[in-house]
Amino acid sequence: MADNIKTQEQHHLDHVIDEIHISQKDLEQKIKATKRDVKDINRNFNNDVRLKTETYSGMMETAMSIRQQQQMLSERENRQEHAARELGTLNKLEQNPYFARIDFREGDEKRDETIYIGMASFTDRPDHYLIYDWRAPISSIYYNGGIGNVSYMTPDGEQTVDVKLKRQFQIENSKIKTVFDTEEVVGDQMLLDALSNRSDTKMKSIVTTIQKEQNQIIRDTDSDLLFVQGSAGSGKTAAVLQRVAFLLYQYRGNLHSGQIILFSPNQLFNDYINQVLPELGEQNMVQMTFYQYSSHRLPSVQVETLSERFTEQLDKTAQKLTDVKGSLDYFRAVSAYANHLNKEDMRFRNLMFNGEILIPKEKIAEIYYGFNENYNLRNRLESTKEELMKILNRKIHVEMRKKWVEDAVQNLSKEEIQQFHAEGEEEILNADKEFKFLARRIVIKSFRKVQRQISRNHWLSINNQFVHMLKEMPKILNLADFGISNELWAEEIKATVGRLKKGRLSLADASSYIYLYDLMTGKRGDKDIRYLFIDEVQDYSAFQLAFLKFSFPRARFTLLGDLNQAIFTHENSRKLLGELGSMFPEDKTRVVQLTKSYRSTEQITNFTKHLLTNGENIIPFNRQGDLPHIYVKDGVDAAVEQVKQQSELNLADHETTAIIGKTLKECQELSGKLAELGVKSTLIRTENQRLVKGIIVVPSYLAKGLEFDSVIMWDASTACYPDESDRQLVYTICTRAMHRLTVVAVKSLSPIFETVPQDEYELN
Ligand SMILES: Nc1ncnc2c1ncn2[C@@H]1O[C@H](COP(=O)(O)OP(=O)(O)OP(=O)(O)O)[C@@H](O)[C@H]1O
Repeated sequence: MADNIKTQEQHHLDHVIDEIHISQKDLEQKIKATKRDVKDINRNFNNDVRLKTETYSGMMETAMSIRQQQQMLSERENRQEHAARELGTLNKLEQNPYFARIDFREGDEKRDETIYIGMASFTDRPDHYLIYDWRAPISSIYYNGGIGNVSYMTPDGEQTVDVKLKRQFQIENSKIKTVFDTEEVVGDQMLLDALSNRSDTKMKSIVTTIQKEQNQIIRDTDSDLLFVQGSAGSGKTAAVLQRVAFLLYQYRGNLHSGQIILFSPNQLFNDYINQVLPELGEQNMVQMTFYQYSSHRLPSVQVETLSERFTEQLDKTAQKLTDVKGSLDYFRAVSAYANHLNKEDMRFRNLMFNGEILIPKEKIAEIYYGFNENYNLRNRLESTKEELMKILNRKIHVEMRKKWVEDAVQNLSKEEIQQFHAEGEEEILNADKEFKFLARRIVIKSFRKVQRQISRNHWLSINNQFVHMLKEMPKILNLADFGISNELWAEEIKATVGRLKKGRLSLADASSYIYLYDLMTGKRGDKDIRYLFIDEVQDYSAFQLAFLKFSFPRARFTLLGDLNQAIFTHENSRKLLGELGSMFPEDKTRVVQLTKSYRSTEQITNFTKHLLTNGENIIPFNRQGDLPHIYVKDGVDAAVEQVKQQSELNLADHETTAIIGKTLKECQELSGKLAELGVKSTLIRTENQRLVKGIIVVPSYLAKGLEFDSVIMWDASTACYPDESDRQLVYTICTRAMHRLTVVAVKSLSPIFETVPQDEYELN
């Protein structure tokens, strides 16, 4: 690039930075002035306002001036907060104001327009943009095309402009480091630079190099269901985080981060991605795992954890049971079952008081089914509650006459009597009335527990209902379609009841349990959530997705998945897309396929691609590195020695190395052996830990969604991965590597690797 261009651009940059400095000073002044204001308001208030509380008008006057003062203060605080936020943005822009320039001509205009694009907008006077936010409609032309006609969406529809110049910058500390013009969409060189960087324990934003297909995902505002199917490392997570930032910008004022929820594969992943949005100047959305959501909804039940779920090896029969419970048919069956409860079969519990039945369940049933057939479950529940409260009130009189109440009145202390009077504000006339008053108070107080039980639906029996539903299931659903006999189902019910008695539920059962309870109690879901994202959707069952749709009825869904990485649902995940289709209107559903893989070098992507039997759709990004190495060692000690040498080599290259084992057990054993050899490593046992630099040892199910400079797969032997069922898991493990992949096996290599051509790795 000619030096004079760089000089001219530096000149422009200096001008922008000067303007930023002026705005910074303005804002600092504003903040100072507001702070002074706040002080003055407080001082004046203390001096001027005397608390006049003796007369009614005096009290009113005092209340008015307090209110006025509060209003003034909160208005100043808002102003101060706003200014501080703006200043924060400018402080970020000051070092690195923009990353691109576009010159274009719009329609019949006579002159070209020039815009600069950066992390946030900046104007030096109203409507005079020195920098455009990357999320502004016009900025799309940077991501959507090269030179020539490029279209982008505006609030008024699609527009096309003629792009004359596309210039990219690398700016550091207010100085232009490099500037280059490109004719491509987003220059490969810039992307290559970005991808060649070392990994970190935190994910970074990709704003400067968003690819065209990713831009479509980020800016989609039409779909109710956006399904992104992309190979490992194709930037699904990256794109979706930029999408959250885009939505918050696009709908600012109407959408806040608390209305967006992301379901992620594990907690470690939450920690890994939690810097991206703050880096983009936005707040993080709500993040949780499905397990956390279920546990939160079922505080008194122990839901099966990620690690338990993974370690439990499902045999074919167990898999069939998990499949049926995860199916959309099962979801519909639970809905149908709940529907029939409107007519019969609702299970009730006696309402007890002092060890005796106060309102028998038969009576509750009579009330519940006494309402006419137009009632739905929700109305039935509410009306029954009302009726039960009335019955409870009527029982006060009966209870007051009982011996225990008489004793209780006699045993009241002076303080307790005073307390009752203070609450009841009753004037006492004679001893008889006093007794009745106190007896009534005592009964009301002791009925409070029953009152709570009525309002919290304790008179319903969710456990019995759930078991009844399981027993009814063969009548509603044709279990034979899932290869399940009635005997097998009966055994499964027994096992589930056994678990339930111990206060435990499998994740699949937990979903249907909560769903049934929500239907029984007429819960309508959380309407506040407007956008719901699910990462690694291939590990969800159709049931869980339908349940989430029910639980967040106003949310638009963005689902990210790689059917090749289904480590829980296996081949069933392929059906998922079809099943999803039936949950959302077709014209509001969009499926986007990402085929280019950015994370790994070309050599690693070619290798991992062949681990899949249908991986032909994966296109590696042209970034070069070494071929993956496979080591097969005779014994465990020799293999551990190999891991030691490789980790040390990786570390010497300043790389973070993840040693990924299948389960926690393998990882624990290896990490112990490494410690004996004097190798310092961090074992990630649970998802509540943090990622650290250096050597980490992590079980496969916690490595989902993460990436590392180097990956050592341990132990890739036939003993550990004997058959096809682990193919997707092996793929997931190997695709975590960005720059270097080493596979170490004891005795013999798993047959899964036989599909990889021999010239794609080095065997030692
Ligand atoms: N447009 C881009 N510019 C720069 N880096 C990118 C781009 N797209 C993706 N990347 C990088 O590629 C890597 C993989 O992206 P990401 O983790 O989002 O992929 P993924 O599809 O979620 O992968 P997986 O399914 O394997 O977890 C990340 O380091 C990400 O920053």
